[in-house]
Amino acid sequence: MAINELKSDILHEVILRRPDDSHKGDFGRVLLIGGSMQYGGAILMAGQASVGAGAGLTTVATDKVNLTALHTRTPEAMFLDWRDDDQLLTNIEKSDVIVIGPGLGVDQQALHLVKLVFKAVTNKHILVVDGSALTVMADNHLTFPRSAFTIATPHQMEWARLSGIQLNYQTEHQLNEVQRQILNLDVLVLKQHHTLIYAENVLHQLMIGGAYQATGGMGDVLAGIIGGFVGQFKQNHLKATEAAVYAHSIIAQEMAVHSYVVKPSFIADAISNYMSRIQSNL
Ligand SMILES: NC(=O)C1=CN([C@@H]2O[C@H](COP(=O)(O)OP(=O)(O)OC[C@H]3O[C@@H](n4cnc5c(N)ncnc54)[C@H](OP(=O)(O)O)[C@@H]3O)[C@@H](O)[C@H]2O)[C@@H](O)CC1
Ligand SMILES: Nc1ncnc2c1ncn2[C@@H]1O[C@H](COP(=O)(O)OP(=O)(O)O)[C@@H](O)[C@H]1O
Ligand SMILES: [Mg+2]
Repeated sequence: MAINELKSDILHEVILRRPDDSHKGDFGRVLLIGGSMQYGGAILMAGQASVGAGAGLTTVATDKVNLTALHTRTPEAMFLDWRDDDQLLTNIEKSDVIVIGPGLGVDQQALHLVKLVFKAVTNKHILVVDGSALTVMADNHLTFPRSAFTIATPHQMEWARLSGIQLNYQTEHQLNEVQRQILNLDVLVLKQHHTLIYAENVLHQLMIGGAYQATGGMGDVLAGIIGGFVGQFKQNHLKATEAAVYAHSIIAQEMAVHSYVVKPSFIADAISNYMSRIQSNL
């Protein structure tokens, strides 16, 4: 399989000027599900990133314990109690994008939510599966739903759990590609230093970014940015995902000029400013 470098052109291709005659409903209803008692920060960062990346409406379904923190940190986001199945189902129905996994945990409630979402999504949804949701799937031998357009964003250990391909074999690109197809994934974002993106007839590699990104929460923010991008840039879900992956790391790379470590939440805050620069061709 030939690998092609993911280049900055993707940003200019995807991030376009918004039409004047538009409203928030045009830019994606994104529902993010995650944030157990232990990992509340993960879903807060993902929610902040979804809002920052331009999702028209962002809702966060999480443990009640995170309500005040969510509203304090990101008042633009709406809250949903993740134990209220009826409200969740109503909200899934109204959403364009579901992001499940950041800080979800791996307990019974996490398993219940993964099953509920996988059953409820239809072919009008874009599903982004990250973090604990991937571990829950592997632990319980679940498969991705066939209905939705599905994007998974594992780090290498999450991919090993899910695909059975151990880390030292993950350099065999054909193996990853075959597993992507078997698992019914439309897009596989295999996160690492120089992240790889697998899709139908596509293998792209990100050649930017660095170890200043090796800090907890970095992937949670990426999941939120992907949610925001696929929700509003609707022409091509793969390209929107790739633009999100590129933007996430180029912002980190710029921040790293002055920061030894880049805080994920800073990227969530900076993304809108960066998108404005792209749109103005700066
Ligand atoms: N503030 C918050 O609330 C935060 C919440 N978070 C949430 O926590 C949940 C659990 O996610 P998680 O990734 O921390 O744990 P898990 O899936 O068990 O992986 C750990 C194991 O995998 C390995 N490993 C990891 N990366 C690897 C790589 N690239 N390549 C290879 N190996 C790698 C690692 O190896 P080791 O460190 O031992 O060398 C270890 O063995 C998830 O929902 C997430 O969203 C986090 O985002 C942090 C901030
Ligand atoms: N050394 C590195 N070089 C480039 N990117 C990195 C490096 N370390 C981590 N990253 C990036 O940071 C993110 C980490 O994601 P993940 O492991 O899911 O973090 P978390 O679950 O803590 O939010 C990925 O996008 C990954 O590519
Ligand atoms: Mg992660």
